[in-house]
Amino acid sequence: MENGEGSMARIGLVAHDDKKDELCIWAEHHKHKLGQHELWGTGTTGSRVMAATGMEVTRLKSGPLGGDQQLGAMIAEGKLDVLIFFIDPLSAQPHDVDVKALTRLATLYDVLFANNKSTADAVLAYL
Ligand SMILES: O=C(CO)COP(=O)(O)O
Repeated sequence: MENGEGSMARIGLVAHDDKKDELCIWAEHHKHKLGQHELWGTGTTGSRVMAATGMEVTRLKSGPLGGDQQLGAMIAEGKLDVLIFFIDPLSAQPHDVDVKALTRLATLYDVLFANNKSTADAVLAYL
């Protein structure tokens, strides 16, 4: 996406279980900036971020139940500008194929894609 200098971005928020606390702390820290954008999330991540920050997040299905694929479909349809996905590199995921599909589409469609906190900081600073 182009750096719109104030234009609203559609941001997907996702975190694996051991990374959800980290994402909630990050989202709370960046609440002012994040709140200027349209937020989407997989089911559990979305609930956690809403509870932690009070911001509205449109929730899709839980990741293992298809939420990652829903975000991937949004990317393929040009409906998501940014993916913030705190991936847990130390745990096996039962839906690893879905995770791969989502990260593959984020790469293919050249969306802004952060999979850790430092990159998420940089992406948000760019918006
Ligand atoms: O599993 C996920 C990403 O792969 C996230 O899904 P939840 O937010 O529903 O836990």
